[in-house]
Amino acid sequence: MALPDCLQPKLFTLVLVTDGRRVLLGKKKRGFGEGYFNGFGGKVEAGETIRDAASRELLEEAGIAADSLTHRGTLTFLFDDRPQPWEVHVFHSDSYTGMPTESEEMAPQWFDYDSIPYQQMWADDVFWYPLLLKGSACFRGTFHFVNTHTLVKRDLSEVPCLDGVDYKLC
Ligand SMILES: CNc1ncnc2c1ncn2[C@@H]1O[C@H](COP(=O)(O)OP(=O)(O)OP(=O)(O)O)[C@@H](O)[C@H]1O
Repeated sequence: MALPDCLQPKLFTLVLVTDGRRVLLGKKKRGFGEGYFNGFGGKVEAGETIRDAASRELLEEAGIAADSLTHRGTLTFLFDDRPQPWEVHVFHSDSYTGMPTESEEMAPQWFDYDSIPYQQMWADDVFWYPLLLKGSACFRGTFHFVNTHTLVKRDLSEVPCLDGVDYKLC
């Protein structure tokens, strides 16, 4: 696919909620990644900050409000069949208010850390989830996909955390 001269990555959020031994995932009921288990998130909308977008998507998709969101990672996804790179900002929350509730987009379910259904998830997840779940490390990764779903190249490293990172989509 021919690339334009200049392009901006498309901004997304992804929130993982944990309770100390389990992580809350949702089975995507429609749209991109349908059938996969994933954290909760979506596109950052014009005028909102990535942190606001993360909170909004968590409430819309899982029915809960994060008490605090820690920015833990930045992932870039490159697809041979999509024109734009995706930049996904990953947040963690270990405390929330409300009851996880099924939405039109996601069906929430808790998984023990040692029973995460990686076979039914995006192929990058198995590499970076352990970094998020094992402690407080922050990470930066780039993952190349062909035919949307096949992971062919990856690069992942721990980086200093950007405490309080937040910016707005122009
Ligand atoms: C390729 N490897 C990947 N690995 C892990 N997670 C991935 C991912 N690729 C996309 N994601 C996440 O999937 C959600 C899609 O969001 P998506 O449903 O398209 O957005 P949004 O809710 O705004 O869409 P609607 O237009 O309302 O349907 C969003 O959290 C995004 O971070």
